[in-house]
Amino acid sequence: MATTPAPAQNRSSVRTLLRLWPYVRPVRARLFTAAFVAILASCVGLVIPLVLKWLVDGPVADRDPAGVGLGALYLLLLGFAEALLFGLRRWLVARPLSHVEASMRAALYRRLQRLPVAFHDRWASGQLLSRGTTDLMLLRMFLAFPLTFLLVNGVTIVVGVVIMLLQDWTLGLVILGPAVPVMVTCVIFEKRYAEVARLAQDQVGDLTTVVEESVLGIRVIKGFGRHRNQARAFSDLSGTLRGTELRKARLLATIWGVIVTLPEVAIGAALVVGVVQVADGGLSAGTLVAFLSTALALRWPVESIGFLLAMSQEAATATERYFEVMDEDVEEAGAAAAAEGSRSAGRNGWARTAARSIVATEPGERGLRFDDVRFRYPDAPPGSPPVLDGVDLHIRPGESMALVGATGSGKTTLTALIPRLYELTSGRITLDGVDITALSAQDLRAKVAVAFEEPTLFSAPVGDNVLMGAQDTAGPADLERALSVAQAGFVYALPQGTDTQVGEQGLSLSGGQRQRLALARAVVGQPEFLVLDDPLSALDVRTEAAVEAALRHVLADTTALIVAHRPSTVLLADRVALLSGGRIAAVGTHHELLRTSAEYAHLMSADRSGKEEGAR
Ligand SMILES: Nc1ncnc2c1ncn2[C@@H]1O[C@H](COP(=O)(O)OP(=O)(O)OP(=O)(O)O)[C@@H](O)[C@H]1O
Repeated sequence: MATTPAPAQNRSSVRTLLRLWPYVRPVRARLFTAAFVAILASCVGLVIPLVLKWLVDGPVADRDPAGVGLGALYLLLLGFAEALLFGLRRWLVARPLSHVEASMRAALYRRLQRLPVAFHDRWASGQLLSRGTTDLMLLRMFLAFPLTFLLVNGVTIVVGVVIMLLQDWTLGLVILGPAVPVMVTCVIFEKRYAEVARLAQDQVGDLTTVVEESVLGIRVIKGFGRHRNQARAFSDLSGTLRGTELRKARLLATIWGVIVTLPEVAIGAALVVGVVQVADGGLSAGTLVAFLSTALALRWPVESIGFLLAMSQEAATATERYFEVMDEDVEEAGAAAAAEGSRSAGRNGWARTAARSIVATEPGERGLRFDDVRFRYPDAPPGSPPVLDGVDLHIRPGESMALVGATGSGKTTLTALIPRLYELTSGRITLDGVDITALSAQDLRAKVAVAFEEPTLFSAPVGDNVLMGAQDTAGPADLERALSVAQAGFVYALPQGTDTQVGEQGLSLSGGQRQRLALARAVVGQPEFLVLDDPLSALDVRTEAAVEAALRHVLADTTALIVAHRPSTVLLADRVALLSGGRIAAVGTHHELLRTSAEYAHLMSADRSGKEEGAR
C-alpha cells in the first residue's frame, strides 16, 4: 500500500482557510448577502427584548389590554421576520455552495489525472478518495454554516452586550465576567482539536484504502480464505478511528461544558443582582426582563461557538489535505535532467517550445533512440542503485526490437519512460531525432502507443475501451482492423458486440481476452511507435501464433519495442536487445544472441524448459 500523505504544514487555520478564496470568489456576492441577511435576522431577534421591556413597563404596568395586544402583534411580526430572513439566508447559500464543492472536486480530479505516475506510486488511493469526498463535504458544510455564523454570532454577541450594558452596566459587567476564561478555553481547544481532527481525517483515508483494496482484491481474499484477516484489519483500523473520534467528542464536550456553564452561572448571578436592584427600586421590572431576555437570546450564539470552532478546524484540516494534492507539481521536482530549463514552458514541463524541438532534431537519427538513459525511481530507498544505468539503444525506423532480460531487470521501467510515465534521471530518448521532452503530451501520445503488462479496461463499452487508443481519429473500420490484429473476434460474440459494457476493471473478461483488447487499443491508432510490454503472455499457443501472424503485418510499418519473455514473442522482432545490470548488454538477432550471449541463451532455454514443464 502506498504511504500516507505529506506532513501538515505549520500554517494557522485562518491562513489555511483563506486558500479557499479562489473557489469562493465566484459566489462571493451571494455569500456576503447571506451573511448580511443573517446578521439582520439576528439583530431583529435582539429587538424582541426591547419590545418586551416596552410591553412590561408600558401596557402591562398600565393594565392596557389594547397596548398588550399591539405589543404581542409586534413580537409576532418580529419573530416572523427573523424566521423569514434566516430562510432567505439558507436559500442564498445552498445552490452556490454545491457549485463550489463541485468545482473543487473537478479541479482535484483534473489534478489527479495530470499528476505523474510517481505521485500515484507514493499516495494511497484511499487517501485521495477521502480528499475528494469527505474533505470536500466538510468544506461545503463549513462555507454554509460556521463561516457565516462565526461572523453572525460574533456581531450578535457584540450588539447584545452593548444593549445589555446600555440597559444596566453593572449587570452587563456581571454577564461579561466569563468572557476571558471562555476565550482562553477556545484558544487551547482550537490547538488540540486541530491535531485530533487531522488524525481522524487521515485515518478515514487509511480506512478507505483498506475498503478499496479489499473490493478490488476480493478474488485473492476469497481464494486464499483471507476474509477473516481482512475483516480483522478493517476492524482494527476502524477501532483506532473510533478512538480518535471519541477524543474529538471528549474535547468538544469539555469546551461545550465550559461555554455553557460559565455563561449560565453569569446569567444566574445577573438575575440575583437584578432582582435585588428591582426590589430596591433602582431598576425597572421591564429593564430586568429586557436584560435577561437579551442574555438568553445570546445563549445560542455563545454556546454554538464550540462546535462552530470544531467545524472550522475540521474544514481547515480538510483544506490542508486538499491542497497537499493540489500543490503537488505535475512534474516531479528535479526528476528530469532532460527537463532542464523547461519550467518556463508550463508548470507540467510537457509543452516545450518548438525552437527546442528543432534544436533537438539531428539528421540521420530516425527511429527510437535511447542515449545514456539513467533512471532511478523517485521513491527508491536512498543509496539504492538506479534501475537503468546508461542504456544506449537504437531501434531503426520500421524495425521491431524485442527487449529481453531477467525478471526485475528493468524492462517495464524502460518502456514506461517512452510515453513519459516517469521522467528520466539523466540521458535522453528521441523519436525520429526529437527529444521526447520537446514534444507536447498530445503529440507524444499520438506518436507512441503502449500496451502494458497488466491490461486495464474501464467501465465502458468494449469498442470505447479499444478506441481510446486513438486520438479521436479512428472509426469503426479501424476498430474492426485492430480487433482482427489482436485476434479479439470474441467481442462480436458478446451480447451487444462492441457495445457490450465491460465490468469494472474488465473483470467480466478473461485475462487473455483483456490482454487482446489492450493490444487492439495499442494498434488501433496505427502509431508510428509501438511499445508492447509482454503483450501475449496470457494467450494460449494457438491464439499467440495467430496474433503474431497479424502483428507481423502491423509491425512492418511501425517502429516497435516489445518486451519478451518467450522465444515465440522474440521471433516477432527483427532484433533483440538484452537488458542486464541496468544496461543493454547485447544486441543482435535471436540466433546471433543465442550463440554469443550465455545470459541470453540461459534466459531463453530456462524459459523453454519452464514452458515445457508447464505443458506436461
Ligand atoms: N514504482 C516503483 N518504485 C520503486 N521501484 C520500482 C517501482 N516499480 C518497479 N520498481 C523496481 O524496479 C526494478 C525493475 O522493475 P521492472 O518492473 O521494470 O522489471 P521487469 O524487468 O519488467 O520485470 P518483470 O520481467 O518481472 O516484469 C525492480 O527492482 C522493481 O522492484
